[in-house]
Amino acid sequence: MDPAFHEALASGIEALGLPVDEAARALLERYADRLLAWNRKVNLTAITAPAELAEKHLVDSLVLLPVLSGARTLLDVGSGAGLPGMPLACARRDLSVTCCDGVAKKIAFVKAVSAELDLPVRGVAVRAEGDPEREGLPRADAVVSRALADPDRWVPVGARYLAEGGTLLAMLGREVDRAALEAVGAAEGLTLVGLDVYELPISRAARAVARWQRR
Ligand SMILES: C[S@@+](CC[C@H](N)C(=O)[O-])C[C@H]1O[C@@H](n2cnc3c(N)ncnc32)[C@H](O)[C@@H]1O
Repeated sequence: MDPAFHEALASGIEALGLPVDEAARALLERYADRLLAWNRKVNLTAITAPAELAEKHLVDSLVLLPVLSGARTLLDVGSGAGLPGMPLACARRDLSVTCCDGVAKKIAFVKAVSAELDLPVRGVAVRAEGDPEREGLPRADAVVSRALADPDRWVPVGARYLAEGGTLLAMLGREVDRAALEAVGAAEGLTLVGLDVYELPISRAARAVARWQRR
């Protein structure tokens, strides 16, 4: 992999103080390598420059590590190429991750690379509409979407997959209004327990992570 990939990954991890060991970094590099290789045949990502991929896909996914410290199961809805679920599984091999997406070829990538890297990730090719039993999706300690839908559409769907005491997360690429996030949560019996607004360390791209829990 390009040295710029390693520099961007290392500086992003360091700048954000993320708990990512050497074994995880090796897995992240292999995941990125497979993502770029598959992307030549299957459209998985528009980001193909190694350093940008390290920051905008890997570091941006790993940002969730601190808030997932107590979780044992994660459901990633609309995961595409496994983002954020697969980078998180590289760093947390004790986390049981389910990635779901409505596009079968994206889940084919998730399944193949999880098997190749021996990651604790299951891929399910289904559209999540909020009926866990019909869709064969688990309820999870943490349910996340990244770049899937506006919170007013995501929260009612994602809330149905929460295990008792679980946390619903939305990874958003733009500024968000706290009052609106509180209101969409309240309509589903959820309380907004966190809104982390930050910049990615190299590009300075704005990001936000909203977290809700059941009242
Ligand atoms: C913009 S992409 C984001 C992919 C990935 N989360 C990321 O951050 O790169 C949105 C993905 O959500 C999937 N998707 C949209 N609606 C969905 C639904 N209801 N259930 C499952 N997947 C869905 C699409 O197929 C697409 O792969």
